[in-house]
Amino acid sequence: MNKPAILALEDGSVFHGTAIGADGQTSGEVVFNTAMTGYQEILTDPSYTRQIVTLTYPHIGNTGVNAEDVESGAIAASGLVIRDLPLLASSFRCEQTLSDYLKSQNVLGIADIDTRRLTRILRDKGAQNGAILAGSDAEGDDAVDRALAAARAFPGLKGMDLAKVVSCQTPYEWNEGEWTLGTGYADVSGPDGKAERPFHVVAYDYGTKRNILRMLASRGCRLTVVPAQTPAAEVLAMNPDGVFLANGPGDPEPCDYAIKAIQEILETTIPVFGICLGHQLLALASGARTMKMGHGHHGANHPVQDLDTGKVMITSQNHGFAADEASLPANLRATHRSLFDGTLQGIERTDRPAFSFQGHPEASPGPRDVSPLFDRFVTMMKERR
Ligand SMILES: NC(=O)CC[C@H](N)C(=O)O
Repeated sequence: MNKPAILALEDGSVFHGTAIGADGQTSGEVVFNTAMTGYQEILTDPSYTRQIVTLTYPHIGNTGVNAEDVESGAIAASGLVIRDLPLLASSFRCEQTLSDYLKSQNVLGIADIDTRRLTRILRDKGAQNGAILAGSDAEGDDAVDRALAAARAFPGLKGMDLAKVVSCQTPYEWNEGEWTLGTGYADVSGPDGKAERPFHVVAYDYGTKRNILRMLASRGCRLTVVPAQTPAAEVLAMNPDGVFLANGPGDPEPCDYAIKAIQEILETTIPVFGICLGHQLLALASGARTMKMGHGHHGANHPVQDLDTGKVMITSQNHGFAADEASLPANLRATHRSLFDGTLQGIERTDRPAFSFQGHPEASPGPRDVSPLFDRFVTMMKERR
């Protein structure tokens, strides 16, 4: 039997639908993602912590879920909002239905929602704080009032430091390379890991997606992943060939520990590469400002221009904050811009081997047009030797 669910937004909008995940209540910032595939990667992307995601593609769950397509150990999003959950999940890799997956991880989901209407609200008014009530929580005359109160009680992501919350607690090595059909993920630990992977990269984990680590590992990097609050001195003592700054949830501005550590690392000549939150933190550490966007960028179809070559790439995106191009100091150069809204998408230091990208070159899900940035980082490490 279908169980009821309610989605409420801080602006007063209320949507009635069907519960497809766990029962109970959840709140977060509601954002829309325009990717047509990759719901499992999106749900497990730690950057979605404290966000409720609605997918604009109408049929979600068709291929079920499997143990491989995860970007972290568990679902990170606070909830899922979709139009239509198909009755049948089918794929040669399907191990579980989306609905069972949500329930098994105690995550709320709501289906049968007019996601076009919802997305238009988010597009016009900006990301909204919201809440989902599901199952018996969504029953009773006061259910709508309770949903609205829960939506309005969410404090919003501005000023929220979540990188240190989702980061790993202790350092670890990463030995998994990219996925291929038939063999799955490559084990790159190898008989002689050092010869095959000549570059030691220390990756700051602000909420990293696994595919970033896999793409670095497949390009000859031995990876040590360290907690977000690891002091620069500890990282430098590991004698890395390069330092990577990961993606992650929340507002970059309150991450003072990360900004300080990056500034200390930038005093050396070690190559630095940042993605998404890592990009925003590199900007802040270099003296630029960041700001909260309206509805942000979440999808796998975003055109971004390389300002040096004029080339346009279709990219994967997931961010609600951005580095402000108008605030770039003299030693920071804009390298990429969004063709959707003109916002800054890439920067590089003119005085250091350091650069970063706002979107997701690791895709997962999405196109791989920007994957040459991983090769650029490896080239920088090679040149420094
Ligand atoms: N994917 C990310 O790293 C997101 C960065 C940051 N939390 C933002 O929303 O802009």
